[in-house]
Amino acid sequence: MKILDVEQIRQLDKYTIANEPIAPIQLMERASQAFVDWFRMRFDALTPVKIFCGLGNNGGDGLAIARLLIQANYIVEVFVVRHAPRESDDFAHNHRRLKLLINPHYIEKPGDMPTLRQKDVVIDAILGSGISRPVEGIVKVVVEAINRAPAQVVAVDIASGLYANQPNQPGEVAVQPDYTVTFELPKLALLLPGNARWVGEWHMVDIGLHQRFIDQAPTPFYYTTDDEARLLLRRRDKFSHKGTFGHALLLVGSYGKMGAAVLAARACLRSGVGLLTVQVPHCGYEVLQTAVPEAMCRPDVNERVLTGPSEVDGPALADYSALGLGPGIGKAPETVRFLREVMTAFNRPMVIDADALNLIAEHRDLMGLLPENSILTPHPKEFERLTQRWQNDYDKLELLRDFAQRKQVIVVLKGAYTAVALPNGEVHFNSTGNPGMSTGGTGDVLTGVLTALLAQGYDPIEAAVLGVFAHGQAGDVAARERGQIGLTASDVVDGLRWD
Ligand SMILES: NC(=O)C1=CN([C@@H]2O[C@H](COP(=O)(O)OP(=O)(O)OC[C@H]3O[C@@H](n4cnc5c(N)ncnc54)[C@H](O)[C@@H]3O)[C@@H](O)[C@H]2O)[C@H](O)CC1
Ligand SMILES: [K+]
Repeated sequence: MKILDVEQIRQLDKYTIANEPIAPIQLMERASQAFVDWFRMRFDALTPVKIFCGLGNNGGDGLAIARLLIQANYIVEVFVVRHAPRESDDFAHNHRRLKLLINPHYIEKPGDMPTLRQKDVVIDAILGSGISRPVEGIVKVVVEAINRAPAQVVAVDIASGLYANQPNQPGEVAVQPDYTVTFELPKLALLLPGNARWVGEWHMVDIGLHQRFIDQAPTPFYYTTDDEARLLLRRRDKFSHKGTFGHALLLVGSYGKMGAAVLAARACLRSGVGLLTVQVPHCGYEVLQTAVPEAMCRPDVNERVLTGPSEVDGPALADYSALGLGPGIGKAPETVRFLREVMTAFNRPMVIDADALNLIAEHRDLMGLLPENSILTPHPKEFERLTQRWQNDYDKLELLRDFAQRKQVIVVLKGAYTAVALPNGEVHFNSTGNPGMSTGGTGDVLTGVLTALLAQGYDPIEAAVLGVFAHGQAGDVAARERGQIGLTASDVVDGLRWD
């Protein structure tokens, strides 16, 4: 699903009005009805509702929502924040209609702000995607009062004061909602970690904007939906055999970090690889053979770290279908040498994680050996080591896009809404996963998943988008069974489902 910027959303609005065709006021009605449908599922008619409206179209939505909720027997009070001399046409229209039902209150000075109680639910329709400057004056007073209040808050489209696709400056104020109900498409701001308190839990509601415009609109930003991920998944042929699904090699683990090897290996097997060989330092041999009997093991001649040679024969490096390296390998000089050998010998896309990323950051010559379309899976700190410190989330996104394009690799920047940056400049934000996954070992699981998909012959871009989605979904399955707090990386492995 595409993520469009504010200007594109404005154009999309116009296009829908001209080509559906539909009157602007009807489009506002449809958006408001969609909001109300969501609201009624969440809050019953006994909930005292206080709606704060600005004078633009977001405020117009608020007025229409008020009317629709009153018609559904909710007890609604409306507060119009008079922040500008002019009101939009559709605001004015809905204002007239609402006044036939109730008398709105008007807020012009701080003393006009009502007291909000815990049982109230505030609907924030002061400013939407149309903001063009920081919140000040009476709007700021109202926003700050809403944020101080014990009431629950639901933002219409986007929290008032939050920019949809550009950074807010430090010190700027915006509503801190419990929920954001956004229209039609996700906005970039909703997906960025620094905005969490201005977003809350967000939901998307369909308001029937014109698909033809969306299909044609250029954007580098996408949000991976369930349906899109499902389309990437390949079905298994009845006559397939283990050779069909590739032979993966994982280079993982070191003394004290053999768990990373086990987790990556188990995840790889649970993600459909045909055959798996795991090369671990010698001390990991029994661990691996015991914990993961399905995998073949190549113990390194070195007791504690990976160095390359093994007493156990296996295919030449270049003959494996896919390689995954990094989890738990440490940063020993012998391992750096081995990494250099591996990256020289194997010139197809590989999965690179954890210490392998740190080693690349420390030994810049390794960067030049990255095979095109390799998948790098840094968390933010690892990404910073590969690049530089950033000012804000938007700055970070540009660094991410630039890195993926310059190095012609796929970068999976892990976090909430993991961002998958592609060599063509696109960024695909993931929609699955939960905070329970912020625990040791879940990254190792992802390496196993991605390596398995590459081994099965998935295109690296599809492997990255699908693998990240499936990994998050596995975390969601695990969280449903165990809750988020007690969730472990092993639970994520067990949560993997591919149907
Ligand atoms: N396509 C859709 O998703 C639809 C969205 N709708 C709703 O319309 C708003 C956007 O409305 P718009 O009139 O463009 O802007 P706002 O209501 O957000 O802002 C109004 C107005 O306020 C002025 N302004 C800008 N910044 C500030 C500020 N910091 N303080 C005070 N005033 C400010 C400026 O003149 C703005 O134009 C969208 O979010 C949806 O809620 C439609 O209802 C249906 C289709
Ligand atoms: K709003």
